[in-house]
Amino acid sequence: MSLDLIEIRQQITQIDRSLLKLLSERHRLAFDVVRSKELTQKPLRDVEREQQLLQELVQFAENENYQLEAQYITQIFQKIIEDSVLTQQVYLQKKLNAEREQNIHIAFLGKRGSYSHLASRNYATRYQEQLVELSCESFQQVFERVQNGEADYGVLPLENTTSGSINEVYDLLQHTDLFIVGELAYPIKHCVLVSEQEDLSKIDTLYSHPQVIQQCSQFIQTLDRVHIEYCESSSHAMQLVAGLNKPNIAALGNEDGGNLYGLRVLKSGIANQENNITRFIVVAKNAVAVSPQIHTKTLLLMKTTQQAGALVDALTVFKKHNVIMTKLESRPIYGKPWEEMFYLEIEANTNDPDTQQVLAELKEYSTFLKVLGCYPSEIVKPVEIS
Ligand SMILES: O=C(O)C(=O)C[C@]1(C(=O)O)C=C[C@@H](O)C=C1
Repeated sequence: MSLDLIEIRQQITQIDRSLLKLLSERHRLAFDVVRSKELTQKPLRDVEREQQLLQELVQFAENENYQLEAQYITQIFQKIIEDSVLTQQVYLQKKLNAEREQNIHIAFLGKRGSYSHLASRNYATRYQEQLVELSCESFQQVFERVQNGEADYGVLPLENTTSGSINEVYDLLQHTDLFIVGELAYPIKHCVLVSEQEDLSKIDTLYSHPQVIQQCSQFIQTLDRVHIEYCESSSHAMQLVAGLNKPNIAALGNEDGGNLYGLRVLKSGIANQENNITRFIVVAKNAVAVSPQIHTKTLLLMKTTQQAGALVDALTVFKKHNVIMTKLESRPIYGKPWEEMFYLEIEANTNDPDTQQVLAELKEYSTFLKVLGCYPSEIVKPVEIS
C-alpha cells in the first residue's frame, strides 16, 4: 500500500470515473423502464420496489462486510432513484407536450447568480433544453414577460422551508392568466461573500434581499452592530458589493453567484435552518397535459362565502374523495377588507374524472374557483427503510 498522496488521489479518480460510468448506465436504464411502463400504463413511482431495493442493498453491504453505514447507502441511492424518477417523468412529459422548444426563454427575478436564475438553469437542464436567460427587476415583470410572449416560462419562488410563503407571488397569481406548469425544489445555501476581507468582525454592512436577511436572522444577531442594506435581489447585492470593493461590506448570497461576481466565501452555512429549500413554480401561457402515470399536483384559487364554517365545508370534499391537500394558504383580496382568497394545493390531476367530480362539488361551496395549474410534482419524496 502506497502512502503517496498523488498516487492515492489517482486511484480515487479512477474509482470515481468507474462510479460515473455505472451511474450513467443506470441512468440510461431509466429510459427502458419508462418505455416498458408506457406499455403497461403503470405509475412511474413504485415505493414498495424502492423500499425493497434499499433494504436489499443495505443487507448486501452488510453480508459482504463493505464497512458502509446503512444511512450512507440509503442517502446515495435515494438520490439515484430521484434521478431515475425525474428522468422518466421528463420523458413522458416531453412526449405528451411535444411542442416544447429546444431553446427556452426563461424570465426570473434578479441578475445572473440569483437563486431564481440557478433554479431556471436547473429546470432547463432537466428538460435538456438550452436556456435563454431573461433577468427581471420584479416578480411582476416575470409575469409580464411571459404574458407578452418574450419568455416561454417564468420561474418564481413560492415558499421556503425557513421563511414560509412568498406572499407577493401568491398575490400576483390572483390576477394572472398564466398557468403553473411545473415546480422544482432548490436547496438554498446562503453564505457571507466578500471582495477582500478576511475577518468577519470587521464587516459592518450587509447587503441582501429581505428574504435572505430573514432566513439568516440568527446568524446576523451574532454580529455586532451590523447595518443592513436591503436590495431587490441577492444578485444585485453581490454585484453592488463587488463594485464597491470595500473591506467593511459583505453580501449574503450563494457561492455560485458570488463566483460570477468575483466574490469569495467568508462564511458558509449561515441560514437559520440547515435544510433550507425553496420551492419554485414554473408559469407559462398555456397549461400542460400531465401523464396519469406521474405524481401530479393541482393548485386551486378559491373564495368561499363569508358564512361560518364555509371553508371547512369546502374542505370536506377532499376528505370525502380521499384527496391529499399539500398546502392551504390565504391572502387578502385587494380592495375588499377582511375578505380572503384561498390557495389549495392538492395531489390530483385535473384530467382525472375523479378530480373533475371534486372540482364540481367544490364549486358548490365557493363563490369563485379557478385552477391555477396542474403540473408534475418534481419533488421526489425519498422512501425510508425501517
Ligand atoms: O423499477 C422501477 O419501476 C423503476 O422505475 C426504477 C426505480 C429505480 O430507479 O430503481 C425508480 C422508480 C421507482 O419508484 C422504482 C425504482
